[in-house]
Amino acid sequence: MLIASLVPQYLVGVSPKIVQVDGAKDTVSLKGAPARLSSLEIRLRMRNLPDWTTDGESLFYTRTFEGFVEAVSFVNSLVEPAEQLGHHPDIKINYNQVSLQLTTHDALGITELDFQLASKISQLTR
Ligand SMILES: C[C@H](O)[C@H](O)[C@H]1CNC2=NC(N)=NC(=O)C2=N1
Repeated sequence: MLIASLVPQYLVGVSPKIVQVDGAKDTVSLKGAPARLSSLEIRLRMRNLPDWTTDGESLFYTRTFEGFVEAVSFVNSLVEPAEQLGHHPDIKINYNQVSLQLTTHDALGITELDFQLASKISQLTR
């Protein structure tokens, strides 16, 4: 039985049937989600994503365009890779600037899916 204080607030009360605890890695995630990556695995993978940053929980990306039309057009181009992977960025548009945040909500952290989608996004034509 997990001591309530050890479980993140947002998981307190969530059915233990779907909460997965990894004592060795001291992590908590939702069952069936892809495995969260360790901070070392994240650091190593970030080397292949020079135009992304991370806070350990999400990946971040910002791109500035000529204007609003080009910014929205870029956001539309995210649909295909996101739907193909079944994985979706959080998106903010400020006029001609698009900011993306990637995390695996089901795993409560960063997984391989985040890096796969980030890589595809970085390759989208400028
Ligand atoms: C059922 C559906 O595939 C899941 O809810 C997907 C949808 N897109 C997703 N996108 C992201 N970023 N994280 C998820 O956990 C996630 N889950």
